Amino acid sequence: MSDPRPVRRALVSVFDKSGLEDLVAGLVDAGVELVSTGGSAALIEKLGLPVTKVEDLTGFPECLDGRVKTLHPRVHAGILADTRLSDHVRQLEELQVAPFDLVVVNLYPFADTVASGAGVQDCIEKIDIGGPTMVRAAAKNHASVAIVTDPDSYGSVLTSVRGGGFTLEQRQRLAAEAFAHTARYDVAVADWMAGAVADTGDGTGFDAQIGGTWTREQTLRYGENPHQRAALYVADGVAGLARAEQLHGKAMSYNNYVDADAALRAAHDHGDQPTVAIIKHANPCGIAVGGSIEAAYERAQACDPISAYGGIVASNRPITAAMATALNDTFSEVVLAPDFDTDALEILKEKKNRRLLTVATPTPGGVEVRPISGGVLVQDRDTIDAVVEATNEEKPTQGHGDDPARWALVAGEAADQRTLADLAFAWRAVRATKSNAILLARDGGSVGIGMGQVNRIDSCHLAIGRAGEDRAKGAAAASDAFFPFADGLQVLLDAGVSAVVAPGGSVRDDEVVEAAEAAGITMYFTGTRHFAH
Ligand SMILES: NC(=O)c1ncn([C@@H]2O[C@H](COP(=O)(O)O)[C@@H](O)[C@H]2O)c1NC=O
Repeated sequence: MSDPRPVRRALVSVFDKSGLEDLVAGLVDAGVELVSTGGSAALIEKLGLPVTKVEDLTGFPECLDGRVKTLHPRVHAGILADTRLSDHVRQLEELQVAPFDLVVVNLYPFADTVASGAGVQDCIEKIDIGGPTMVRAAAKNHASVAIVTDPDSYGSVLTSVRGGGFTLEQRQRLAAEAFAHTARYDVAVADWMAGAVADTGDGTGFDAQIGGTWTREQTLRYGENPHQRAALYVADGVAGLARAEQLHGKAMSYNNYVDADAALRAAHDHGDQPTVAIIKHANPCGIAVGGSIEAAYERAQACDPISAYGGIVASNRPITAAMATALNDTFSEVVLAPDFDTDALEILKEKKNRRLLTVATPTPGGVEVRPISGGVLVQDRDTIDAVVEATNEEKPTQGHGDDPARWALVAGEAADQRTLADLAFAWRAVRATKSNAILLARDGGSVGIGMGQVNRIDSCHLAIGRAGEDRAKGAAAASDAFFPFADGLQVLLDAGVSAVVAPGGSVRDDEVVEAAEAAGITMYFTGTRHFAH
């Protein structure tokens, strides 16, 4: 650890003035000379403390509504002089500039201003220019200067100043934090500019360059496997699973987060209907809707109780005491919901380790980013249309959407209301399943799911096998993509499914439809696909 470098002169320019009074009082008490900008200097003067205004230092007034305050060589030479170098020290003497040892700056609240819905010009005025310039200058020159941007750290700043100053290691750490701070700031400005001011995507809908900054929230015990390190990072100002409140249980693991993310999406794909999804290895082992959340859970759990053991349970409704009691009958790793009734929480806390999380309803839309070797893929999130009541009226000849009213009836009789409701449910639920995906449903609940196979026939066999003979017979089936041949469909037909919904679009659609007609079942084409890789 290096010797501390004493603090004799500090430059203070802060938008957020919280904690400033104690900081400057402590600095003055420790014999530090203060130089400060308009509003900050006014507050220091009001406290009766000595301060030099920046404009008195520069001999140039703050002007243009604050756009120019500290952008002056007398300020920046004082920040950027490397006082280890005799030549820099000599030049400062010639120029009659005194060096700064400490710079305390926090920036105009750009992101908050954008989030408040302010107009373009107001947002532009909240792009801080002089602040980041000082922060970057001081961080570059951390050999001589300590840079502080976080009001929460003022207490430890005073401790260091009183203890003889900042060590090189402390200044290095502060500099790294400062550059991360300005990088985050610039990314926020660049992202906003690319959409609100200019179309840098040239009409493609994708910006010419994308940036992202995430802040480490916590390290995790390990990654997907114990030999992999892992951490959770959160995006600035974005709600979601990464910021979920954990009410109880062991720390979340990497795999818990992956599965919980899949569970969250699956549980919110069915509109206002009470829905429960149980996920293992990012795939559902049960999804169901119901007249109540308890009914939905019972059906979701009944789909595949063996696989549901140790699963992640997501509900789109607050967890009630009755559901909590049912949840306690089996082992689940995580339960996530928008809320938990007080008595439900008491019941669930009986299991010491099980994690309980409250998570806000995810906002649909936006893009998703997936890293690949040497780059990232960016795509619109797959959205599923709003739930509409299933109806048999006005069927188009070609399906084109998630809404059953827009499906094309390609084989058999139009489904009765109950079957159509099951087809609609199966279609929404199958998109929570990794491709190739086949999902069988009855009475608003999945009864057999085949997923993640490299051919669709195997997924069909899996779905039928998991459903069992009795449940497969008469079930409604959904396929996430078209049947390339009739063979996969035939597996479902042989098991006695009563109706099938699929996107259609194979060159062999005729053979597929023919097989459905020969079996006398109802078949709809949606015209849309929901692959999930
Ligand atoms: N333009 C400049 O020279 C300049 N220098 C400092 N600021 C910012 O002005 C704020 C402090 O202003 P005041 O002390 O007047 O309340 C800080 O957020 C600081 O980052 C500036 N403002 C914006 O760019």
